[in-house]
Amino acid sequence: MAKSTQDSTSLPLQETIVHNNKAARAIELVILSLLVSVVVYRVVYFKDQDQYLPWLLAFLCESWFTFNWILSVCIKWNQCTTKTYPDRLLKRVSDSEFPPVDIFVTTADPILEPSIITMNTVLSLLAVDYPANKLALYLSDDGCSPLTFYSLVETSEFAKLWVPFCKKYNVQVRAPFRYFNSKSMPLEDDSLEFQQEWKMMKKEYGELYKKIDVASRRPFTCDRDSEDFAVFDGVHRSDHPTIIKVVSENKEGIPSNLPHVIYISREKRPKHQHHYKAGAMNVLMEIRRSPSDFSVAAIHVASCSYEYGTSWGTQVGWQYGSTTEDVLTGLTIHGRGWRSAITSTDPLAFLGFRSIPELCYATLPAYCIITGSQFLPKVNEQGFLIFMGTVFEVTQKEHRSIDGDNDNETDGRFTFDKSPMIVPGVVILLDSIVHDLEIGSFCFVVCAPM
Ligand SMILES: O=c1ccn([C@@H]2O[C@H](COP(=O)(O)OP(=O)(O)O[C@H]3O[C@H](CO)[C@@H](O)[C@H](O)[C@H]3O)[C@@H](O)[C@H]2O)c(=O)[nH]1
Repeated sequence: MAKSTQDSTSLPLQETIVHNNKAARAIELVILSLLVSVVVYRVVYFKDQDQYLPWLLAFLCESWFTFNWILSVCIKWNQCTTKTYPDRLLKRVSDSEFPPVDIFVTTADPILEPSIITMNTVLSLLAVDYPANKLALYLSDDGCSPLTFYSLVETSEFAKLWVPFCKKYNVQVRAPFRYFNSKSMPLEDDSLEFQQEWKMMKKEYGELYKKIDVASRRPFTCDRDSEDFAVFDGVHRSDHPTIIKVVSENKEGIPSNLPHVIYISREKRPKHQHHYKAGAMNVLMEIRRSPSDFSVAAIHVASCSYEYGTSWGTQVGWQYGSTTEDVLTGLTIHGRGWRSAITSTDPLAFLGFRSIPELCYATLPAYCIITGSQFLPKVNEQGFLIFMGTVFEVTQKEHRSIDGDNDNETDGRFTFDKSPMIVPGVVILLDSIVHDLEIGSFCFVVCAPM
């Protein structure tokens, strides 16, 4: 007994597994040296050109590709995954020692981000394996939509059944739309009790789905008799006061009940910057630190003028001034010395924007045909070998479908999709091949829409 106690306290809670990626590193360095050679070639032969424009454009595009490749190599250089052991943690600490955790969910438009998907996110988070009295879920609605609020109210009713069900049967896939797909039918040897509860839960989820679906199909009419919905009457999504509603409260602090569920739509006025998701996240971060008189303090924090003259968005919280605020915030955090623990994500993370230089590069052969100029070396010229080994790709990444039926092996790969946007790219490609065959040089330029 004593041995097992000692074991459970001395074993690590996490392990970092470093991957041996020497072969991949070697390939990446070879590609990098080819790209550098291309850029050097451009500089060396610049003065020999009759027309400078295509050469200059090619130089700029290729410099950009090289820079991108350097970033990509840096990101992938040290690859590791972190394996965690939550079961060991549970042997060391009691429920009462778990820290409070606040969960933020953002949404800005119930049409572009369908409410049922947002609500599945909410449900999966409410059912996480964590003491419910230590959890609070905040839904930030930048669309100030009564439909989102209505969906949240209905969802927290359904959650009263869904969360205990997940905990009782240790359900790992906690978003109902994924759980109730055809693959997860109860097995014959599952207990009768489980089979009955499963069917009941599926029926209840079907009803929730129908309610949200019906409400999304018509303009939402605010019920003037209901105090909860009356506040949405006449609001405009970019001009409205703060709306905060406590949808569900675990007043007794019972670990098996539902966590707190809070709806927030921060004040928006046309003359005030709201900083999109970064602004929403900063309001959420401030609100959760509000003193006990929640609603009054929270309404003050969520007002337009609250952060004027403060360090929010510059020194503190999510960084303002970028359309990819999470990237900027992540870089700022890294700049202060923090390091990410998990480097390989599943599916693979999106690594950056590069479409404009690639499309420009793909258009260069056509431009050269029209103007009778040249930007690639001929077969008998020295630079030809460099271009033979360089492959450019401009394609969309495969991603998993909503029901998870995709073959995992294709995740993250670059493939052609069904979009008609592929047509200009393919025309440019064919044009390039014909042109290059004619003049005796050849370069693989594979292009498709981002
Ligand atoms: O005023 C806003 C605008 C957006 N959002 C939310 O922010 C998220 C991202 O939306 P958007 O800014 O439209 O960017 P997307 O192109 O949809 O998302 C990609 O780009 C974002 C910015 O880098 C990342 O946060 C996302 O993870 C990434 O998928 C969504 O949850 C929105 O609901 C808000 O809360 N308020």
